[in-house]
Amino acid sequence: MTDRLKVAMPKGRIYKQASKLLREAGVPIPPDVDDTRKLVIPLPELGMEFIMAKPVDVPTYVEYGAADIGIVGKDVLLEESKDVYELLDLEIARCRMSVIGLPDWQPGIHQRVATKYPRVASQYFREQGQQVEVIKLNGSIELAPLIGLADRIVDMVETGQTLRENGLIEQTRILDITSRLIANRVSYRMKNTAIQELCDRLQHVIPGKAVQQQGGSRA
Ligand SMILES: Nc1ncnc2c1ncn2[C@@H]1O[C@H](COP(=O)(O)OP(=O)(O)OP(=O)(O)O)[C@@H](O)[C@H]1O
Ligand SMILES: O=P(O)(O)OC[C@H]1O[C@H](OP(=O)(O)OP(=O)(O)O)[C@H](O)[C@@H]1O
Repeated sequence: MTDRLKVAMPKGRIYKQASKLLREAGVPIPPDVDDTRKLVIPLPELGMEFIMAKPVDVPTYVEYGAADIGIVGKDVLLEESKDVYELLDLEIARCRMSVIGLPDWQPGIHQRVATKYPRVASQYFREQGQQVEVIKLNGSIELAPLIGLADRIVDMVETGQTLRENGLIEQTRILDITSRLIANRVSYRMKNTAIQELCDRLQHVIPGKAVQQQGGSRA
């Protein structure tokens, strides 16, 4: 285990807000990191190494210890159900997970729901006592009810623009989503000083009220 803190950074829409928050917390990420195509970025001056990962894979890198800590959406954390510590709610990349359908949707006998989040969706409908067939898709989820693949979808809503442009209605908000700081269980003990220092710095700059669940919860 190197002393350097290996950080799984999500590429894509979370990166921008995560890197801004880290900079505000006094981690001066060099500007060229924002546009690089490099996947492993040593940052010896920060005592860190960034691993640029696809968001859905961040919990996997952290669970296996390929990264000590990582930043990931709560949606992915719930869906992937990995054995990691959830340290901080960073209160960034805010959106919600909702049940969505066409305005004329009627409950039928055999209901199909398309989603990127089959585990979370199945659990939700089970809890509601609704029997549905859940179909896993990987993107453009809003297509499913428009072309008859599914009656409804479970997907992320942020501005609502995608729903409006496709004539869909948000029926029920299931979960409010933000990004979280997670840690590998062994790294959390072995690199506790560095991880704790980063958490302290982040807590001072997290927008809104931070929820701290250190040293305990399974994500
Ligand atoms: N409008 C939004 N739509 C989807 N996810 C959002 C939105 N706003 C914030 N998020 C957060 O961002 C994460 C998704 O980021 P991003 O779209 O970069 O990844 P992705 O779904 O793997 O992308 P892609 O597969 O399209 O490359 C989600 O896990 C969620 O926590
Ligand atoms: O409420 P809005 O601001 O419109 O954001 C929500 C949309 O953004 C995401 O899609 P994304 O752009 O990631 O495309 P994808 O579904 O193909 O991954 C999400 O799956 C919704 O479709």
